[in-house]
Amino acid sequence: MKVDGKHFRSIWRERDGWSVGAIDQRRLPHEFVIARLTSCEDAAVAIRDMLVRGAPLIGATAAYGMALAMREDSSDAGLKRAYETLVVARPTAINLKWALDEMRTALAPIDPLERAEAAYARADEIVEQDVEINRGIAGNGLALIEAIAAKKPGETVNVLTHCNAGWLATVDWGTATAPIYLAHERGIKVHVWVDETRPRNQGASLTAWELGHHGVPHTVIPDNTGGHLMQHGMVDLAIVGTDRVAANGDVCNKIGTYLKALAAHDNGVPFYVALPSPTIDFAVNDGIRDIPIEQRSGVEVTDMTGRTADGRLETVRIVPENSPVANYAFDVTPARLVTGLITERGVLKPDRAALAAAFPERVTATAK
Ligand SMILES: CSC[C@@H](O)[C@@H](O)C(=O)COP(=O)(O)O
Repeated sequence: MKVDGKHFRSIWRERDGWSVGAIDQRRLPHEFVIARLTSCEDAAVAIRDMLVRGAPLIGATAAYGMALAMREDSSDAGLKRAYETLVVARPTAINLKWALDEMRTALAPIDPLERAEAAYARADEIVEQDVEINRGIAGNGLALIEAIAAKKPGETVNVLTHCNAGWLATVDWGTATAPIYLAHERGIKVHVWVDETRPRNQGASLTAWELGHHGVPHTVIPDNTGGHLMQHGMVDLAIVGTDRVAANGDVCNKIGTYLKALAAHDNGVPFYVALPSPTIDFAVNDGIRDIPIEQRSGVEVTDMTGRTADGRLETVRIVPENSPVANYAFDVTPARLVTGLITERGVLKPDRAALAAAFPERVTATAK
């Protein structure tokens, strides 16, 4: 999508043909910095330190990480080592493992001498596929926004979103934001309530940044505001992204998503989850019980970084020195609170039958 009128993706192959460029998301919204990844280790660190983040982008970065690894050592041992290095970079988004499995399936059967070239080709495909999938999500989600717009002619459609499931979290378009961008492009009046998303503030720092640069009207709200807005009819629908959808339709996403789903349910606000099919994990039958929840450093809770009035970037502590903190990065919203799953193959009921009917090839692949 657009940054100062210029089209950007979140990740790309650099002009040299082998190194990988990515927007350093740790620096946004204050600085727009491009990072260059030149090794498998660079890719692993980028994922772990959240230079890149968001489930689909984590997968894309891992795919390029495998390609970078194949330049270094394309032997069977090198392939195994690269897989093992990358797969543990973050635990919750299943797209990481999905992309690595895709890469390994493509590379394992071929001559090590051919692996580097094949790895770049497969990684490029994964990246292009992500863009195509998100275009599909855009079209399918647009119908939901159009239906609401038709019921209130001339008025603005208000969408609430949590965390960043925008183009920065994918290769382009985003998942939750894809229908919003398309609606905006089609001239539908749309406004986004952006949850700030403590502790890392992906909403305030990233979603607001990308919507602003693309010209989409939005308002950043403290995380606790959504329920109040819903009670007062100020939210027409919620659309969030996800890091992993279990076979039973349970949805894992950024911490706080569950509370938004509860508030939406209580107020009759439709609560949709937008996802690309690689985010479905048919190997997990019960999301609440079985999806691993990342626990991150307490520093993300105790400290905040921002720009001072005189333009300096500063980090300050906001918690008493001796208070323990907890930092669960994700939670699981049970399927019963989800109105529908917006996928590239349509808007699905959040249950096993609907997911399996729409993506039978994924069920088969998981069973292998
Ligand atoms: C399309 S991205 C969906 C999710 O990955 C997103 O909502 C999210 O929770 C991101 O978490 P993050 O910890 O920033 O990687």
